[in-house]
Amino acid sequence: MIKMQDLQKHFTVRVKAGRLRRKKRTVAAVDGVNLTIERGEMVGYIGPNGAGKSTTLKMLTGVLTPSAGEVSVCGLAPVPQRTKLALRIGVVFGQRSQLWWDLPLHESFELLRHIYRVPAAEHAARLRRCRSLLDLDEFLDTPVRQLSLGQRMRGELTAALLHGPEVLFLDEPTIGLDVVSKQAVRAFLAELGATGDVTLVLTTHDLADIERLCERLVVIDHGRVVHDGSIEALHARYGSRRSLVADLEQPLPADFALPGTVLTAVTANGHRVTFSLESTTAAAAVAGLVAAVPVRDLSLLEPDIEDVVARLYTSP
Ligand SMILES: Nc1ncnc2c1ncn2[C@@H]1O[C@H](COP(=O)(O)OP(=O)(O)OP(=O)(O)O)[C@@H](O)[C@H]1O
Repeated sequence: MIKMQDLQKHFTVRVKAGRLRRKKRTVAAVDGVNLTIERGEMVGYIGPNGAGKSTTLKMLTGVLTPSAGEVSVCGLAPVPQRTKLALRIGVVFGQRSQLWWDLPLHESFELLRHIYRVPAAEHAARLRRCRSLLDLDEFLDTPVRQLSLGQRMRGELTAALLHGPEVLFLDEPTIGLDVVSKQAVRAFLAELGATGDVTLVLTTHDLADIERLCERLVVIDHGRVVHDGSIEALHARYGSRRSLVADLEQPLPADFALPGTVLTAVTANGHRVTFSLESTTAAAAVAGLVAAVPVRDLSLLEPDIEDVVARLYTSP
């Protein structure tokens, strides 16, 4: 569905070299990306600021011409076949709108139907589904400029889907949304992905989007892919551990050791302790702890994806 072979995009920028002089410098925004994405996959494309995510998406959607390498989406070359491609992809760029600012939302949808020449029945069926899943009815008659960010985002998603695209590209789809709107957008995308009809490529800084939606995670840094695999594979690679948090009746004895664990935190005057489970099961650690000290409460924490990704971004 999507193929990138040694894909590159270089920008020439002018940088200061003395008081008046400027010299040219080349920025390798995307520096040899190789990826194949199959039909129906939901792929999270993440990386630190300036890593090259938006530049990649722009090349995939035909906005930018690659400097080198090959790219194809739905079997088409994005820039030369941009018009054909537009009929087969949907694009939601969090910062940019595809809606008509002064028109009520439903009129934008109607205009899009004509632009994409979608048969009326198909358009109506897709709109009906989006209206119910994204709760659009309350603001269908409101001009787009009066919509809240969360409402507009739900409108943008609908606009991107009304022509029945095979691939949906989303650049920061939940940026700036409140918790409820984020959940609504994620639930909608999860449902869309579950149908297996739409391939989804998503960039985000909100890792909860990835955890909720993507089985595959591609991490890019300095224009290069540094991880491609599942979230579990990322945890395995970085040796993420689950943690056991215990609230104790009294602090641990000074020489206490729990086999197979490392004590990583002691808080609340010694009454709350956290052990990282290095080479033991949660059951064995709990049994060992309960046998040694009176325990008031216990909880088990899964490894935090934010921590793993932060380590990945900062590793040399
Ligand atoms: N039009 C341009 N001209 C010059 N440099 C550019 C241009 N667009 C992007 N860049 C540079 O290319 C690099 C990658 O930018 P890009 O916007 O793809 O990053 P990103 O991963 O999307 O970042 P963010 O998470 O901040 O949105 C950055 O160093 C950026 O400054």
